Amino acid sequence: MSNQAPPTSFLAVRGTKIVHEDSGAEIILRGAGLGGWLCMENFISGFSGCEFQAREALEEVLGEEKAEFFFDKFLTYFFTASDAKFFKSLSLNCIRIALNYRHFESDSAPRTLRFNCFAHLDRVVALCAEQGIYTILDMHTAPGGQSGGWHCDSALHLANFWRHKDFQDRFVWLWTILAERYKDNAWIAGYNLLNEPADPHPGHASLIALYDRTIAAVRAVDSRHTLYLDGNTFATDFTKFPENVRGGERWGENVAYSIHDYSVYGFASAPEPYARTPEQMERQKNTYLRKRKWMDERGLCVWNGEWGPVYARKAFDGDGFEETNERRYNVLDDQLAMYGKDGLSWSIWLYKDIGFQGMVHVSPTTPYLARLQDFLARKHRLGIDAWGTSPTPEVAAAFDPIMNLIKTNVSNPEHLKLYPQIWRYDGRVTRVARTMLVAEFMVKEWADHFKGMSEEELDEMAKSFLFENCLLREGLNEKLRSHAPKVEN
Ligand SMILES: O[C@@H]1[C@@H](O)[C@H](O[C@@H]2CO[C@@H](O[C@@H]3CO[C@@H](O)[C@H](O)[C@H]3O)[C@H](O)[C@H]2O)OC[C@H]1O
Repeated sequence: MSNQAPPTSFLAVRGTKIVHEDSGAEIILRGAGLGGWLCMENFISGFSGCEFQAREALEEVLGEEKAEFFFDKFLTYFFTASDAKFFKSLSLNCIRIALNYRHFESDSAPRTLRFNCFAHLDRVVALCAEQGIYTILDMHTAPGGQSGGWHCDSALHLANFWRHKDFQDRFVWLWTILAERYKDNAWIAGYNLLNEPADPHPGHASLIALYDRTIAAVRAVDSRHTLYLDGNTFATDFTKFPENVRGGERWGENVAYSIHDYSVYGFASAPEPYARTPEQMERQKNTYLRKRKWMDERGLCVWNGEWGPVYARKAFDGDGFEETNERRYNVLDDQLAMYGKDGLSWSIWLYKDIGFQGMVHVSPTTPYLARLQDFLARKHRLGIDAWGTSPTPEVAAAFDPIMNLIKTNVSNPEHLKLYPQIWRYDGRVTRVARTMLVAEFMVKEWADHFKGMSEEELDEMAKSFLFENCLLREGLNEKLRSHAPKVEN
C-alpha cells in the first residue's frame, strides 16, 4: 500500500491539456520510460536478441528454478524506493512503465494469468505513488509483434500481430484485465495502449479497428483513466485516424495522442554533428511539428511518449566520446526548450540501462558488467544492437554487398519501398541481418556467462542493477532537472 495520500482526483484530458479532473488545473507530465524492466531489451539489459530468447537460453543453462530466481531478483533490484526518490529529486513527476505481455500470460497458455504476475508492477506503482510520481502503463509488446522492432520481443521483422485476429483478441483481453485491476488507482495517469504500432494495412485500418475495440473494452470497466494512443508507424503518423475523434465522439474526450520525437541529431547516424546551427534547429523543430500537426489542426492533446539521444562510450567510441555527448546534451536541451514553450508533457527514453541511453546506468565494476565486458564489446563491434549506432567498417563491409545486391536487382524502385518505408531497404537489411540473424547466434553466449552459478552469485549479478550500484548520467539529468520546474501534483 502507498504511504502517500491518494491524489485528490484522477488526471484527465480536457481539450489540449492534461488536467486534474476535479479542479481543472493543468499538470504537465515530465518523466521517463522504465524500459528494460518488465520489458527487457538487448541494448538496455545486455543480452543478445529478444527477451524471450534470453529467458529460454538462461533456463537451458541454469534450469527453470534458478533462471526464475535470477529474473525475479533482477526485477526486484531494478527499481526500488531509491530509484523513485532519485527520480523525484529531479522534479520529475511521471514514469511510463513498459510492459511485455509475456509477463502476464504465455503463448503456450494464452488468456491464463501467470501466477503472481502483478506483484512487481503493483510494487513499483506504489513506490512511485509514495513519492508523488504518476505512472503510465505502456503495453510495449503485443503477441506476434506490433512492429518488426526487437523491442516487440517477437524476433521477427514482420509484424504478425496485425495478421492474426487471435493475437489481437488476446491483447484486448489483457487490457480488460489491467483496466479492471487498476481502475481505482488515481496515481496511474493513464494507459498507453500500444507502443509504436506499425500496421502495414492500407488506411491503417487494422490499428484503427484495434483502438475501437480496445477502447470499448477498457471503457466497459474503467471510465476514468486517460488513454494514450500512439500514431501508426512508430508513433509518427496520425493522418489516417478517424475525423470523428474530435470532440470525443468516437474514442471519448479523455484521450491523448502520443508522438515519439527522436531527433536525428541524437544518433550516431546524424547527417552532421549537432552544432545548434539555425538550420539544424529548424530541421529538428520541423520534424517535431510535423509529427503533432494532425492533432494541432484538430485541437487534440499531444504527449511525447518517447524521445531522447543516445550516448557515446569511451570503451566503444574512443576519446572523442565526451565531445559527442556534449553535442547530444545540446540536442536534448533544445528539444526540452521547444517542449517547454508548448507546455508539452513528455517521457524521455530511458530511465535505467547498462550505459547507452539511461539517466542511470549500471556501473562497469559490477559483477554483471565485469563478467560480460568482452561479450558486450564484441556485440558492439558486430553492430548487433544497431539502433542509434553507426556500423563499424567490418560490419559495413559484410552487409553493404547485400544492400547493393537488393538495390541493383529490384527492377522497380517502388518495390524497394516496403512498409515501414522509414526503414528503407538498407535499414531492413540491418534489422534482419544484424539485430535478428547475427544476434540469434549469440543468444546462448550471453546465458553461458551464468553457467554453474550459485544462488548467491546470481543474486550478485542481479544486484548490479540496484540504484546504489549504478552511475548517474549527470549531463542528461542536469538538463532534465533544469527544464522541470518544481512539480506540483
Ligand atoms: O523500446 C524502444 C522503442 O520503442 C524505440 O523504437 C524505435 C524508435 O525510433 C524509431 O525510429 C524513429 C522514427 O521516427 C523518426 O523521426 C526518427 O528519426 C527515427 O529514429 C525506430 O524505428 C524504433 O524502432 O527504440 C528504442 C527502444 O528501446
